[in-house]
Amino acid sequence: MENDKNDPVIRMEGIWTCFGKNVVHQDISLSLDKGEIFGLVGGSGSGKTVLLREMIGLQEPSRGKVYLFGECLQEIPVSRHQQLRNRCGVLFQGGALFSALSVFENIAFPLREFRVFDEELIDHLVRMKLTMVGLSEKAGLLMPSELSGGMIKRVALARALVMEPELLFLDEPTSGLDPVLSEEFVDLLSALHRELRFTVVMVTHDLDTVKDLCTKIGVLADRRLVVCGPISDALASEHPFARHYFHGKRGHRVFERIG
Ligand SMILES: Nc1ncnc2c1ncn2[C@@H]1O[C@H](COP(=O)(O)OP(=O)(O)OP(=O)(O)O)[C@@H](O)[C@H]1O
Repeated sequence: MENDKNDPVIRMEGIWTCFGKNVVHQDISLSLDKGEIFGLVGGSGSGKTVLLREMIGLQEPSRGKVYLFGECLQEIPVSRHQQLRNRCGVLFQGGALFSALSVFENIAFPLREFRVFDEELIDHLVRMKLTMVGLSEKAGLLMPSELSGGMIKRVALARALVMEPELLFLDEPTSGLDPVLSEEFVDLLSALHRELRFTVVMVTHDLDTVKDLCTKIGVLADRRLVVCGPISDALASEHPFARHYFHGKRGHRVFERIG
């Protein structure tokens, strides 16, 4: 297949995922264009994390095709997978900083892995990313144990962005943050997205994040993607999980102004 600038950033076609008799995904297809912010929601165990891992080639679906930046992961050599992954940033659940490394070294980690950047450039890039996520250069000297929850998320985001990814994966980016910090983090992501225009795939349970950030929502239920579209599609869905999720007490509060 020919790669083209206008290819979707991610395309999944007819994805089935089975672990023995446990069918997690049944015929899932989706397509994400450049610059979209895709929010994946679904109950616990519905297969959100597995789907994310399949998008980035860390897990092989049982059936179906995954296209990352227009290249079919099932048809290219595994060595090429790593090259495509280098164009992606990942923010793992809980931040997952290396506890023995300072903030500076945590952010520098992906750069050092590449072994092509000299110290001066690493210093420059790390300072730039610290500023970008709203932290002072001095924060670079701190150890993860000295950080608040909100700061941990910012450092993890700086690390995910340090290689200037085209595609950013966020697993529960606001989990563990109180509503104020959560809102600040969403505002930060939104500002960075406006500036850098990366594409985002995120798993989240936070309806405020979905409402404020996502341009497209995917709802995983009954092994299928029962919604894949703008928030209006999710709100209009008759699927019982979607109805419960978006029109329950919390959903009602968050979305009442959208209708
Ligand atoms: N390597 C594996 N081997 C066997 N089963 C697995 C494996 N990885 C995931 N599963 C199963 O796949 C299903 C989906 O798991 P997944 O972690 O993707 O769910 P999730 O939607 O991310 O859940 P949560 O919101 O609780 O994190 C679960 O039933 C899980 O037990």
